[in-house]
Amino acid sequence: MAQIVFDLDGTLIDSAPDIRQVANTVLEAEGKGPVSLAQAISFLGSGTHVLVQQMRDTVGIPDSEQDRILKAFHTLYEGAFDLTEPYSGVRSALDTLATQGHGLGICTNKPMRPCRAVLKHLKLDVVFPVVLGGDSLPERKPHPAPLLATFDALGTGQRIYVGDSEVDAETAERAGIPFLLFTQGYRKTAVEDLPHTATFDDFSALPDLIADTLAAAS
Ligand SMILES: O=C(O)COP(=O)(O)O
Ligand SMILES: [Mg+2]
Repeated sequence: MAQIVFDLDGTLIDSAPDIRQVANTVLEAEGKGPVSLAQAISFLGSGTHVLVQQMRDTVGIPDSEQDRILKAFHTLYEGAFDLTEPYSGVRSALDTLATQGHGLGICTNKPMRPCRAVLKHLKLDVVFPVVLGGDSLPERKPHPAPLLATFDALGTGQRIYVGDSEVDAETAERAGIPFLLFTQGYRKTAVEDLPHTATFDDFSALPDLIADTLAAAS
């Protein structure tokens, strides 16, 4: 039995279409935009402060507007889940891992309110006893503190982190935790340039990959 922690956006759920829609609603009110899906994806990974900063830079809204635009973004973000789906095979992989007795957690840079809302909407909230968001601690990924705090809250045992991005790879490396890279998420860097223990491109392969990773590490 081990503790498995997951990243959220680009790993368990394909949330970029909703995030793009929030961005474009906020930008429309400013007479700016729209941004493309690829642009929205490029803003993701480091939390909403960075997302809004990059979104503003893209359309030419000055830094002095950061707090106001971030607030507008947060107001809409909590209700933005209609276009979001778990990646194929996620539910069944999570069921298998839970049945095998593993503890399951989430460590995301998404703020807790939209995080809780989308998990509830997708009925994934019951699967994860521990969830840490980008505003749960003073530090955010790639600082190792949120990831280590998520594992500490889950309990003892072997640890594995599953994520999709540069931020996740760096977080796992700094925390000294084996990292499984989901290659179909929002990564911008070539797989070979990211530190990882193993990769997978389909969640149906994850339970066996986790079993192999645990066996190799023990
Ligand atoms: O909100 C973000 O920027 C990214 O969220 P994630 O950490 O779940 O990928
Ligand atoms: Mg991610």
